[in-house]
Amino acid sequence: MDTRYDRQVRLQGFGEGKQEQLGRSSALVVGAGGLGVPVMQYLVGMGIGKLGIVDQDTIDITNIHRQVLYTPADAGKQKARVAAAKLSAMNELVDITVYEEFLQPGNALKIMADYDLVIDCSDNFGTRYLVNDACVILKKPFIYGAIYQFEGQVSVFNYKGSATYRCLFPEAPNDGEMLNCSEMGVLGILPGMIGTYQANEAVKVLCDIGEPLSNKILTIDTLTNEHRIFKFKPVSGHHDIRELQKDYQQNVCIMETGVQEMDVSQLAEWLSAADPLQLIDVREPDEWDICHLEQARLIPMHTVAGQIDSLQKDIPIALMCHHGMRSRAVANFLVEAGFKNIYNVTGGIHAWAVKVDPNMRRY
Ligand SMILES: Nc1ncnc2c1ncn2[C@@H]1O[C@H](COP(=O)(O)OP(=O)(O)OP(=O)(O)O)[C@@H](O)[C@H]1O
Repeated sequence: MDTRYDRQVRLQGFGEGKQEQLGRSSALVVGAGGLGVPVMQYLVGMGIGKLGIVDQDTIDITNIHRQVLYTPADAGKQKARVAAAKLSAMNELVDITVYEEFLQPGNALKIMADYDLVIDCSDNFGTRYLVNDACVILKKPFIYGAIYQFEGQVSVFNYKGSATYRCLFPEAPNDGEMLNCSEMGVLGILPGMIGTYQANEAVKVLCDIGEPLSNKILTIDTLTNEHRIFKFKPVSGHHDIRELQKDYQQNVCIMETGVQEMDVSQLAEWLSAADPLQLIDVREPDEWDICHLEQARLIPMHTVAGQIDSLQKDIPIALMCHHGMRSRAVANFLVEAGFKNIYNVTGGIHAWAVKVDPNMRRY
């Protein structure tokens, strides 16, 4: 056996047998961001046999404080591809497959079918419900992790018939409750901790050691260092899923829905050419007061539905917010409402201040 695993193999309760078991196993990581980075690094370092990475996002300079696999030189590049290259350099024995797409109902079952378990490292509820339902259909364990402000949660769902994500959280919250790192902020260390716990649960399940967090959820408060475990039970009916929903309201840009990405230099060209464009800023008025583009019109995200009739269907619409997440959700909403030619301004007004107008105030 390769000596790189020596310190693991000499561990009583793990040994060569478990190392070989890990080498025969596989995991799919959904999201190569804050949680995904430590998950991928540890699984590859430890010698998992096969790793799949699903993500269509690109690296933003604001990701790097917590997504510590990436450097400023990687900004703008595809996360999954950059991650795979760096991870292969770390351990060339691992078979790594990259899916440069977002997991969505149309591709989930096909992609997930090839792996022993799925680790959700995404940042939105829709994707978690999709991963849950697909894991139930395919009878695969789902390693869950989530962060909120200074707190994180970890659990293992659907493992040997254990409770599913829907047994704990039957309903997705409303869109307005879906806040992510770009809106809430996050200290770099928290996803590192929670992702490391997820990797630990994955190894326990794959190697059949210890007690995975099934029918239990671990919560960690990083300010007080309190670790709590809550127990819960499977709820009847939640293992009976036979097919995926058509739409999981994923708070990501799904290209097939017709939302197109526009980066800030494309937006600058469009504006200087004075081609017709409705540029809508979906931030809040206090954010608008800090900085905005003269050509933009303010329609805060929660008021878009009420003002939809004021948008013209025959003129392209570009949506922007602070970093590009809220505007993606609005873009998806407008496409659902029948609008064509919808663009999301990638990286939002922050990217504009960094790349186009360095004199613009940032926050
Ligand atoms: N359905 C999905 N399929 C694959 N990857 C997903 C999906 N939904 C979200 N992701 C990815 O999960 C990752 C989550 O990372 P993280 O929570 O650190 O936030 P981020 O999107 O990188 O940054 P920020 O929220 O600051 O803009 C992102 O890379 C995102 O693209």
